[in-house]
Amino acid sequence: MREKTSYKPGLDGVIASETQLSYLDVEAEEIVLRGYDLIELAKSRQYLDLVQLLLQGELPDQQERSTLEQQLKKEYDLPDNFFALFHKLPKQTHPMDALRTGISALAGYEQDLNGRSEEQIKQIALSLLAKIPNIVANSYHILYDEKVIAPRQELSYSENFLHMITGKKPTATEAAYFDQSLMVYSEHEMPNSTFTARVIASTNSDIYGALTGAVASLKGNLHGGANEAVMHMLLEGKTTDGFRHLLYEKLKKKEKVMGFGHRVYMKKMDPRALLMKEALRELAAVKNRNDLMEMCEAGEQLMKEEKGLYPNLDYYAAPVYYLLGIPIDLYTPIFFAARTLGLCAHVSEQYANNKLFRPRVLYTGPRGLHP
Ligand SMILES: CC(=O)SCCNC(=O)CCNC(=O)[C@H](O)C(C)(C)COP(=O)(O)OP(=O)(O)OC[C@H]1O[C@@H](n2cnc3c(N)ncnc32)[C@H](O)[C@@H]1OP(=O)(O)O
Ligand SMILES: O=C([O-])CC(=O)C(=O)O
Repeated sequence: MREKTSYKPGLDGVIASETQLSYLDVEAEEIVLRGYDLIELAKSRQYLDLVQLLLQGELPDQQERSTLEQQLKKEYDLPDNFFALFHKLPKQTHPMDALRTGISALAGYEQDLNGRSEEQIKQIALSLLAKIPNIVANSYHILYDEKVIAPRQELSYSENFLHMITGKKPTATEAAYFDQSLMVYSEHEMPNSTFTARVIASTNSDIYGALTGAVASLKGNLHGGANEAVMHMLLEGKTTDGFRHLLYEKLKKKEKVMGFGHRVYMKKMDPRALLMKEALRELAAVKNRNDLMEMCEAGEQLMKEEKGLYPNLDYYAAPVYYLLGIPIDLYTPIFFAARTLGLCAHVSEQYANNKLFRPRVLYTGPRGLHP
């Protein structure tokens, strides 16, 4: 009986870990990142500032940010002949699976695979933050028989990431919203992928393995995969009326509507979605796509009225990426690239204060059988 009362399906509401990295304070409507409000940071800072904050503990000044950027730029290149790996993959491979393969393969090149100190993990984290955008963009280009786009040293970190994806130098507005999207995707307490990474790290396995597992977790459409699903839904709907009709049909069939609901914020709007909604409003105006904004708002309204459900980050990040000219198959890999930051910080924290994850079960099978 005691076991029954302590069992929470999906570990709903269960505290899995102590952390100094982040906390979702639903009452205060604040995503706390090392004491700062993520939304305030995303409005006033840059992704690289969050890198320093999460890996080092403090926000950088301009000089420190520029030193960090130089460090990352030195690590952009992948090992020789690394892209051969992606040429060998079947063409229908999803970019998330290519990314998973790529991160796993990087372990073989690591000189310090057994390093578990904070400093060693920070160095690997910086290398991953430098290389993962290259893997994301170029594994996609290879799978689609397009030319590889080399990193450009003269562009900022996020301008370069977006350039490697689209092949075009982004405008200042495009680069700013892309950077903001990386910030809001960077860290979010204990989602399934972070839990996965910490569970793997807790066996004292290496960080590449922990992140490889996290890619698989993030791919699912109940988690990161929802951003791609949202865009497919918007395109299928075509118009505001078409989109409304599509959502009604899904609800009638008791299907889940991607981009809505959240384990933690279920009855409130995800604060990150609100920020991406504003980004969409501005990008839609610049790109003459107010129709897309209208469709999204109509969907938001309908889901609130019909189900009392609110958008999560993926709902508004998807159309933002669409207007930035990003191929839909890359939305979840980009989410992962941004989340590499939070994941590395969590893995480091796990190593620093490790306890093997090994929960128990509520056994509901038979007993007393004999062969
Ligand atoms: C950045 C991110 O990763 S955010 C998450 C992205 N994922 C999505 O957008 C997928 C769609 N959303 C969902 O599936 C869910 O809201 C989740 C997985 C995010 C959270 O799920 P849980 O906390 O496990 O809640 P659960 O799925 O049990 O939902 C509770 C109730 O709300 C309903 N519900 C929740 N989300 C949705 C949705 N998107 N569409 C329709 N109904 C929904 C469920 O059907 C369920 O109803 P019931 O009690 O009548 O059966
Ligand atoms: O917190 C979660 O469960 C999912 C999520 O929004 C994220 O990982 O950003």
